[in-house]
Amino acid sequence: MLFCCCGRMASLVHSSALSCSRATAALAPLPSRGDCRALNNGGLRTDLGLCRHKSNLPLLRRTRCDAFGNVRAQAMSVGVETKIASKADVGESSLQFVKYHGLGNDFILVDNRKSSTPCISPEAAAKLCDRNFGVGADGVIFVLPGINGSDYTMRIYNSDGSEPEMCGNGIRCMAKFVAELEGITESRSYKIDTLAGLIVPKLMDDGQICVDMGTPILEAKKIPTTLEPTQDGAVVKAPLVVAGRSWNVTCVSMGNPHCVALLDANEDVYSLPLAEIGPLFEKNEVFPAKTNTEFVQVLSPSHLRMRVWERGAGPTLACGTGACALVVAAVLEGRAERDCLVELPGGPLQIEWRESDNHVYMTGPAEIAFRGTAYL
Ligand SMILES: N[C@@H](CCC[C@H](N)C(=O)O)C(=O)O
Repeated sequence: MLFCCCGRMASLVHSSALSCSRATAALAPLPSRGDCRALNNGGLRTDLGLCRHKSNLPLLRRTRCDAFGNVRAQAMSVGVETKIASKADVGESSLQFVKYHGLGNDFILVDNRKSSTPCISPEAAAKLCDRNFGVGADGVIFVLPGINGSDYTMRIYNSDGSEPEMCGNGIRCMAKFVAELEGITESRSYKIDTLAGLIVPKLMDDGQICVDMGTPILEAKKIPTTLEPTQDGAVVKAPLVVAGRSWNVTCVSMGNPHCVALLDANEDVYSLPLAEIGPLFEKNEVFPAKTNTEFVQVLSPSHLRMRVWERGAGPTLACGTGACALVVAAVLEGRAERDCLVELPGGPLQIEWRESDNHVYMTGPAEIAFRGTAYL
């Protein structure tokens, strides 16, 4: 897998067709091909892991094109100029993508509007998500044609290639991506079909996206969890022993499963050994479809702080469905109000579980990082 990137990652990489041709004369000679030979990555070829030289040189500062359209880039520290392979070098199929993130939860967005099947396999998606040998992301999102009266369909693969039903930060990114594809700049909403049903993100005038995330699912079997319900069929503050500690957990599905552990008020959520306990929750036998897990500190009834271990992706900087699930859980446990600021490692989300329609509303940002082409 080879790739080049250009666009708005201005501080790291900047390139465009125009600036590429203008820059040609100033370029130093290319190094011999052996200097940036492709690494073999399980069947896919990887050249310069997102502009990172295979010898672990720092990220490249600048990308320019030579007269033949090949992209070259300069390493930051030592001024070594390296060539990023072009499609012509490899003769393999290419994938155009745009990288977005929602509070650091990052995704490779693919325009898949010509087909109702994702254009790459889960295995290829996992390789693209690899942060050393690929583009690097928490998941790959495909924009497919709409079905059932929706504008578009969203499909997503986690970074391990598994397919979740929904992704909160991802759908905000998808809304921005779709607006860009359509050339829309004004505020509007989209009806997006997902494996979790219809979800409606709305682009706001201030650049944020407010998403109607639908109704939370509380019935144990539908989450799914085999934990015994404690409150009207819901699993609220149920004891669960993991890593030798007894936790009180509340289980909520936002289309995808979440296990929420609200901590005692004086316990610092950042003191938890997330990498150790996260996988033990994710693969616990009481969660037959595995689970995402949120650890939560209640700073006040309207201010919650969370860390997340995601199913199929591990620790991420933010999880939109997780933030929604934990507000529902905190309300059910009587520890929070229905409208809360949720502080995630990557930044804040505003979450409201509205009493009038039982829907959860999530408001937050989505930002473009860069555009690129991957050669598969
Ligand atoms: N980060 C996402 C959730 C992505 C899916 C999750 N890993 C799962 O397997 O359910 C979000 O923002 O909601």
